[in-house]
Amino acid sequence: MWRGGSNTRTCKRRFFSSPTRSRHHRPPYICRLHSRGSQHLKAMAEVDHLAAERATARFDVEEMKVAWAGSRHAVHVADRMARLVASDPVFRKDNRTMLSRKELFKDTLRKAAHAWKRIVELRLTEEEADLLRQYVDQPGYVDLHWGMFVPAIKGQGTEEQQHKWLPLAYKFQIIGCYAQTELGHGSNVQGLETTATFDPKTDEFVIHSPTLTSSKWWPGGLGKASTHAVVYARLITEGKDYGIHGFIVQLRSLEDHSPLPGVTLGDIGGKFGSGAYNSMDNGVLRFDHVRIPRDQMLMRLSQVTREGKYVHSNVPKQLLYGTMVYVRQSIVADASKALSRAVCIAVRYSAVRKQFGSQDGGPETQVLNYKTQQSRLFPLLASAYAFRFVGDWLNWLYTDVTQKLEAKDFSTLQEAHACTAGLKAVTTSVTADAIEECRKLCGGHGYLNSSGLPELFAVYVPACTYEGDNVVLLLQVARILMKTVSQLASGKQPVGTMAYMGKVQYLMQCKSAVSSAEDWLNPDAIQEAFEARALRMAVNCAQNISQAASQEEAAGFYERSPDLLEAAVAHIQLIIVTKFIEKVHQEIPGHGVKEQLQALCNVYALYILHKHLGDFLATGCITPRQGALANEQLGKLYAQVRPNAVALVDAFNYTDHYLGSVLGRYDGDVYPALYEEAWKDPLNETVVPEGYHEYLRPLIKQQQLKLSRL
Ligand SMILES: CCCCCCCCCC/C=C\CCC/C=C/C(=O)SCCNC(=O)CCNC(=O)[C@H](O)C(C)(C)COP(=O)(O)OP(=O)(O)OC[C@H]1O[C@@H](n2cnc3c(N)ncnc32)[C@H](O)[C@@H]1OP(=O)(O)O
Ligand SMILES: Cc1cc2nc3c(=O)[nH]c(=O)nc-3n(C[C@H](O)[C@H](O)[C@H](O)COP(=O)(O)OP(=O)(O)OC[C@H]3O[C@@H](n4cnc5c(N)ncnc54)[C@H](O)[C@@H]3O)c2cc1C
Repeated sequence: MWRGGSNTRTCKRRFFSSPTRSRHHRPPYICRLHSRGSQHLKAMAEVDHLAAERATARFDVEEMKVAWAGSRHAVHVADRMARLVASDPVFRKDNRTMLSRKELFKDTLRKAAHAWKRIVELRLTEEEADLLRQYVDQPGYVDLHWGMFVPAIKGQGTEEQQHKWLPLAYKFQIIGCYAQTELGHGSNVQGLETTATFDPKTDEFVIHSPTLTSSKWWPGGLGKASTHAVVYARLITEGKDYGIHGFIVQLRSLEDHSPLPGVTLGDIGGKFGSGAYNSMDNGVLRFDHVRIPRDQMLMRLSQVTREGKYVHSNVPKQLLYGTMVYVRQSIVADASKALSRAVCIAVRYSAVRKQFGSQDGGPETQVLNYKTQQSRLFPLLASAYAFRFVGDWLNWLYTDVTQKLEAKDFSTLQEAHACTAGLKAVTTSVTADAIEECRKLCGGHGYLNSSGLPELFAVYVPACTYEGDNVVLLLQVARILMKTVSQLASGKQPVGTMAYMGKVQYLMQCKSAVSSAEDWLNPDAIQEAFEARALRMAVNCAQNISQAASQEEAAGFYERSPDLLEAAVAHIQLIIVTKFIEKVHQEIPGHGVKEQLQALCNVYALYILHKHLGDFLATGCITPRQGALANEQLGKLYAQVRPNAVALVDAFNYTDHYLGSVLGRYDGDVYPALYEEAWKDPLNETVVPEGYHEYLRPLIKQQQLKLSRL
């Protein structure tokens, strides 16, 4: 009966109805846990398996938390919001990878509604509300509502339009998304096909999807949740196509959520990974001559008059792309969050995990002590800090540019575009690769969903594509670099992050003075090598493009685009290194904090130098011997980081809930957690699996029969 009976009865039921038998079948560790109950679990949680690691730290972790978060206030608010989320059962997420798509989506709606309820009940500030949503940690329509719909109206709507639409959005009386990408075009915004044709008879725009490829495709929140969208379409008036403009379009009824006449929409289907970005309803949308009032064209940058006349304000057309610039800068800030989560998991687990080295019966070696583990992991730890600081700087730049734009000063628009596009591309590519590397650094257990790493990778990796494919964005940076190089001859001094190019005479011929490994600890030596490498790569590209005299410049650019990509990466890496060096030069309070950041800054810079040694050598910035010295110094720095590694990830101040990883637990009590987690899998709900009677039993019986006949 037990073995052959119903296989749908759950273990839980059996355990309660037949304790003796169930104990026999239940894995021994689980029995122990259950019999001792929560007291035992509590006692276990009090054991800190990483205490010895924490004791070796040579700096004040609490002060490092401040350096990481930006201020004492930021640490305090983040702490409060993280705990609020972690202690609320509605925000549970450990079962997420086991939910079906429908369950996951409903769970996302529930969490978003509950988060909003808490925000209102507790009267949270905007800062607190943003953090609360971050710690809920489940992509959903609210990201696009707050992250793109509202900013698009703020950036491109007139005062009047903002006055009308923003209060509705702020109170969730409408839910909005950002509908730009189409089935046929994403990267090439100018190639979008949706039309918005002005009809002067009715004072309306007619929004239409003329082809299959003009179907909006990908917008997050569009598939099932949004009532409205900012739709990007070609504006046609008086028979002329004026290119892409934004329009506020209602999609669904505010009464019963059904699509409005002429609107066809739905979800585009399952995406990479279990759980992960599948909580988001990325959607498809088609319009069949849908009419909207003229005043729903976002008219801050250009207008259409009652008579149908097109008027463009005296501002650069690229301001239309402002929402993308805003989101790109926030994506850079998010990169350090995703990367630091992965690194936190891998560092803690590497300190717990032991392999080999106990031939004489002594303790085995912590895998964190292997030099190979350190050389793979510590550069990622350093990158997390580097991205954090460059993200802060980019946020400052964005705010500065926005203020200048308000004052009709457009001089820094190009700088903002180059920095947001380039940093978005480099930080997301590195982070996506680093999450996967952290999975490998955790060995087999890293491949389990309960490690948190597969889901983190799956949810993060589209950041390399959305908000601008990384290659397309780096080519934008390269174009600006080529423009800057070509202007050098005319004596025009580059500014902002391109200012170093003004030192062209010096940087094209300088030789590094480094003669010992320690010399690489000098920030000036690092800065010079990175500047010379970036400039020489850019100048080489420019020369190669112009030498192809038979070709048009655009054709030369196209031909040389793989090299241009590398030149753009070199320029962006220089920015990251520079901003890290500048950060370390500042006053940083707390025992040992500055020293640790100094060490991480050097790890970051010398790791990049080592990894891209070919660039540095090929451009003659350093000699092979100097390259070897950099590598030697890197090894010494890893040894310096080693005793501080666990404390350096503790400084991220992540709760176990936010980390969502049995391997990254604060207490390091990894094995019982792994063991317990396994039994939560739906496959373990029954001892005998579903399908046994259909497929396994007949197979086994058939073979037994065959054998008995022999
Ligand atoms: C994982 C959990 C997530 C939760 C985290 C929450 C964080 C934030 C909330 C929401 C975020 C995440 C969810 C994802 C949402 C994703 C949304 C999207 O993907 S929206 C769609 C994005 N689409 C793109 O990015 C398209 C990319 N393409 C372009 O930007 C353009 O087509 C471009 C730039 C490639 C080419 O444009 P165009 O053809 O018009 O121009 P040119 O190349 O000829 O350039 C002309 C001229 O303009 C300058 N330029 C270009 N862009 C800009 C700009 N943005 N700003 C300023 N100037 C710009 C360019 O340099 C040229 O200058 P010139 O002097 O003439 O040479
Ligand atoms: C998870 C997710 C969420 C998204 N959310 C939204 C959203 O909310 N709203 C929205 O409007 N859109 C959204 N998008 C769409 C996203 O912005 C686009 O997918 C992105 O801009 C890339 O465009 P594409 O898909 O057209 O790629 P493509 O341009 O077709 O890229 C395909 C390949 O071609 C290469 N390529 C393209 N052009 C060039 C070039 N000029 N030179 C060299 N190589 C080139 C690319 O590098 C890439 O390798 C989302 C996408 C994803 C994956």
